[in-house]
Amino acid sequence: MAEQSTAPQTAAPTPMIYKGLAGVPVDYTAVSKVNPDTNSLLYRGYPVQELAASCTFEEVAYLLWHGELPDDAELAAFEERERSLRGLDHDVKRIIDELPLTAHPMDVVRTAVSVIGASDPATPDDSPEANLDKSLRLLAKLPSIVAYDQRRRHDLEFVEPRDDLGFSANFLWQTFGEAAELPVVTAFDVSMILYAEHSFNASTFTARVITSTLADLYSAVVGAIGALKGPLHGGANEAVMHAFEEIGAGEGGAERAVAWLDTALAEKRKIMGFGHRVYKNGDSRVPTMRDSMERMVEHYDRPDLLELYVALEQAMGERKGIKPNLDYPAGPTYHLMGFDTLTFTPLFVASRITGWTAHIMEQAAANALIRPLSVYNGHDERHVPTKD
Ligand SMILES: CC(=O)SCCNC(=O)CCNC(=O)[C@H](O)C(C)(C)COP(=O)(O)OP(=O)(O)OC[C@H]1O[C@@H](n2cnc3c(N)ncnc32)[C@H](O)[C@@H]1OP(=O)(O)O
Ligand SMILES: O=C([O-])CC(=O)C(=O)O
Repeated sequence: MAEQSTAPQTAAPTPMIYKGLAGVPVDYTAVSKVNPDTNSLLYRGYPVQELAASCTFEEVAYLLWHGELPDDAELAAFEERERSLRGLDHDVKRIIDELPLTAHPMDVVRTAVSVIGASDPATPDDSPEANLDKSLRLLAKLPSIVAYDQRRRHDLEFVEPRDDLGFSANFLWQTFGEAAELPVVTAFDVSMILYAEHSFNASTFTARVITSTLADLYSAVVGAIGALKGPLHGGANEAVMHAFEEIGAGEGGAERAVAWLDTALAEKRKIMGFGHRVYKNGDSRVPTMRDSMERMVEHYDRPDLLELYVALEQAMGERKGIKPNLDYPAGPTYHLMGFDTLTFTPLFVASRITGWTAHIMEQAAANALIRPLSVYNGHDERHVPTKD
């Protein structure tokens, strides 16, 4: 038994506060490894660059969920099921139609996922099989949701999914209503692979917190979408394009970029698409995404956009020594492909659904309620005045 002391109490030591949980490991994960020292990213042990070079996004989704790459038969069965789930129920379309065009597309995606969850009789079933099925359902339907919302903003009809096309080719087909050329499909697929997973980022952690309360998978995904929307996280790909629009590509773009940056830094603005909580010397995914962006610059003959990209990156390096993150090359790539700027973060959702749900299933399999402590720094105890 602890000895009781009558000595005067010394003040308790001030507990360490890890603001923003920076640098704090909170659990194990076998889904991915982000290593800032070697500037590498592994999904289930495989370098993401190798996956981007040799695999389709469907294979990567399978890998993230099952821990292994699929063999031919497993892939064929997976693709068949994914393709069969791509359609949207009338109710989901009706509810999207009722949302005002002033709603951000991230709000539309969040609402649509919520509706799918509320309508799925399997929602309360949290068995691994049911969670896998829900994950695949969302993966298959997100392109329909994102494409439908972009098209309704241009007064265009929904384009039905095609089951003869892979995930990325079909996504582009449903968005633009025409078959995309192979280099565009490839660049888009690479972006989906690079965005798929990144350990305990804010949105994935949100999904894990929600899962830790034993709430259902759909609730965790809805929460993750909310966390991804912010410009310090997924919203940055949209914000990069707003900056490019403010600066204006075309003749003199490079000079304008430098002047724009100086003003923005003088105003203490964060430059979107630069910096990272974990990587302090560049983001492992940027070279691969930049390569895809350059292919698109060539494909669409937009060297002016690349010039602006390079000028801003160089000036940011000189002034702050801060390097781009994945959102920096992804934003202009999606712009070149024809996506509306407001649709960029929903594209991130359509990819990250794989990583989120892999983490949700991992959290559920070895759960502990996530509930940290806080240090109170408010008023000392006080009392409500008695009323006469
Ligand atoms: C896919 C993704 O989600 S990647 C992240 C996407 N987000 C963005 O691109 C938003 C812009 N970037 C940022 O805001 C930050 O770099 C973050 C939020 C991503 C990481 O932030 P943290 O690790 O918390 O670093 P923090 O914000 O404390 O920055 C450290 C210093 O670098 C500066 N800094 C970091 N990023 C930037 C930036 N993009 N623009 C200007 N200054 C920056 C900060 O002002 C701070 O300077 P100070 O020490 O003089 O105050
Ligand atoms: O890891 C992070 O904090 C943000 C990020 O790059 C991602 O989620 O892809």
